[in-house]
Amino acid sequence: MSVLKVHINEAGYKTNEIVIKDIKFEIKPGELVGLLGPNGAGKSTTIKGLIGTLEYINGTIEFDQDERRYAYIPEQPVFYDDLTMWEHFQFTASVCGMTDSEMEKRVGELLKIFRLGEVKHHLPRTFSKGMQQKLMIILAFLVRPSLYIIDEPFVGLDPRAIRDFLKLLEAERENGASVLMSTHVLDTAERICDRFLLIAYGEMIANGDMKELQEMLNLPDAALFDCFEQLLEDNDHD
Ligand SMILES: Nc1ncnc2c1ncn2[C@@H]1O[C@H](COP(=O)(O)OP(=O)(O)OP(=O)(O)O)[C@@H](O)[C@H]1O
Repeated sequence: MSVLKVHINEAGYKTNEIVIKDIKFEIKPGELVGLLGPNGAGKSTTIKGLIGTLEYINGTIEFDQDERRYAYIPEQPVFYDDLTMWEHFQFTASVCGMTDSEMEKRVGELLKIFRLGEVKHHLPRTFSKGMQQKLMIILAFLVRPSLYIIDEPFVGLDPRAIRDFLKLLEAERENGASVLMSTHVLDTAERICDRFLLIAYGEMIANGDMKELQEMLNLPDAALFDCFEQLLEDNDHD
C-alpha cells in the first residue's frame, strides 16, 4: 500500500518547456522521505506537479483514496491579505469540517508551541517571514492530514521553531502520517528521513535509504552529504 504513487514522464511550467522528467517514486504510510537536490534541480517543480499546480504534466499522480487529505507547506508562505491569522484558522477548519471547539483546542496548542498567541488577530502580511512560515506550519498541523508535503521547512525558522516543528512532525508520524520533505539541510535530513530521493538536472538520480546509497556508491559509513556529492559528480552534465 502507498499513500502516494508518482509517475511523472515529463512536466513543466509550459507545454514546450520540460523542467522535470522520469520522476517515479512511492511513499508508504508512516514514511518520511527527503527530496534532495541542488538549487534549480527541480524539487519544487516536482512538488508542484504532485499538488497539481503545474501547467504541463504528462504522467500520473495517485493519492490513496481511503486516506485523509494531504497538507502542503510551501517554501514561500501564501495567505489571504485581508484575513487575520485567526480567520485563516476559522476558514481552514470550516473547509475541513472541523468544529470551532476542535479548531480552538488544536490551534491553542500550536500557537503556544510557536509563540504566536499575541498576534492571533493580526494580519499575516504584517508578520516576519519566519512568523508567516509558522502560520503555514500551524495550518498544516491543524488539518492533521495523512500526508505532509513540505517544501524546505528549515530556512527562515529559528532554532527553537525547528526543534518544535520536528517534534510535531514526529508525533504525526507516530500516528501513521507520511511526509515528503524537500530540504538542503542534509545533516537534519540524514537524522530524520527514512529514505532519500535525489533530483539533479530535472531527473531522479537516486532513491534509497542511507544503507542503500552507501552500498550503491561503495562508500560504507559515508555521510549523506558525501553520498550526495558523489552522486552529483557521477551525474555531472557539464
Ligand atoms: N514559475 C516558474 N516558471 C518557469 N520556470 C520555473 C519556475 N519556477 C522554477 N522554474 C525553473 O524550473 C527549474 C527547477 O526549479 P525548482 O524551483 O523546481 O528547483 P529546486 O530544486 O526547488 O531549487 P531550489 O533548491 O533552489 O529551491 C529551474 O530551472 C527554474 O528556473
